Amino acid sequence: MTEAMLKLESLKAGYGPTTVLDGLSLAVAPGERVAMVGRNGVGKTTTLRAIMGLVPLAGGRIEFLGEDISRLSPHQRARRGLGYVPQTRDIFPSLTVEENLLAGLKHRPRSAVDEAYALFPRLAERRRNGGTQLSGGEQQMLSVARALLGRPRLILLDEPLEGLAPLIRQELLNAFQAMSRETGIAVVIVEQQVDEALRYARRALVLDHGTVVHESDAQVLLRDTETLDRWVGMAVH
Ligand SMILES: Nc1ncnc2c1ncn2[C@@H]1O[C@H](COP(=O)(O)OP(=O)(O)OP(=O)(O)O)[C@@H](O)[C@H]1O
Repeated sequence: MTEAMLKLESLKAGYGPTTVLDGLSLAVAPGERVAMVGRNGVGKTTTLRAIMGLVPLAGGRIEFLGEDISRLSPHQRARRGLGYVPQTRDIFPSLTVEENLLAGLKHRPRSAVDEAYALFPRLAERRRNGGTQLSGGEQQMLSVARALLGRPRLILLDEPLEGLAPLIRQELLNAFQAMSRETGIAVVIVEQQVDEALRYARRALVLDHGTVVHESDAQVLLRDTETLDRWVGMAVH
């Protein structure tokens, strides 16, 4: 792998007395697409939250672009170039699509909103619709588009396909492909839709009990039914 942009070294974290991340280490290279999979409750979301500084570390270290960011606030990490789209979809329901995007602009020029529309044409069609009038897939697109406005170098996507119909999932994945192609951004995607995430990603990490138990090329894991059965517990199509 070329020099990593993100390095997690022996992370320990949890909630109260419960240890969730138990010596977790991983690295992500610039522009890389990494799928993180594993059974429910193994610590995938907690890993993303630890990267963003939303879960305090009990041990270990996080390095991003050569800097130790372990003690930085979530806001400072975002300013360093980390983007995060939580499972809950991060939009203002009372605002329209366009207002949501404008609110996410901060110091970026307005043309950044047009770039978002180019990536997600469906959002352009819905620009005057309120957040509550959007389908689940459109809300997810808006949530990702908002995160991209901050021009992150690496984006963390937590189950972006959850609860979406197959056609919408495909539309979203197509937009993610375009995002990867056009921005060169690195992506870490956590997904229960394992086959779709593996087809999108280049490399796969399998988590169990708060640590990485398997790592391989994503297309290789897609065909490795033994490893998938053992650690992910689901067949892929
Ligand atoms: N806020 C919290 N307080 C206490 N325990 C929590 C909290 N959030 C998560 N947990 C517990 O931590 C463990 C890991 O959760 P996490 O959400 O990181 O797993 P996950 O691999 O993302 O699972 P899923 O696929 O179900 O989202 C689980 O046992 C979960 O119940």
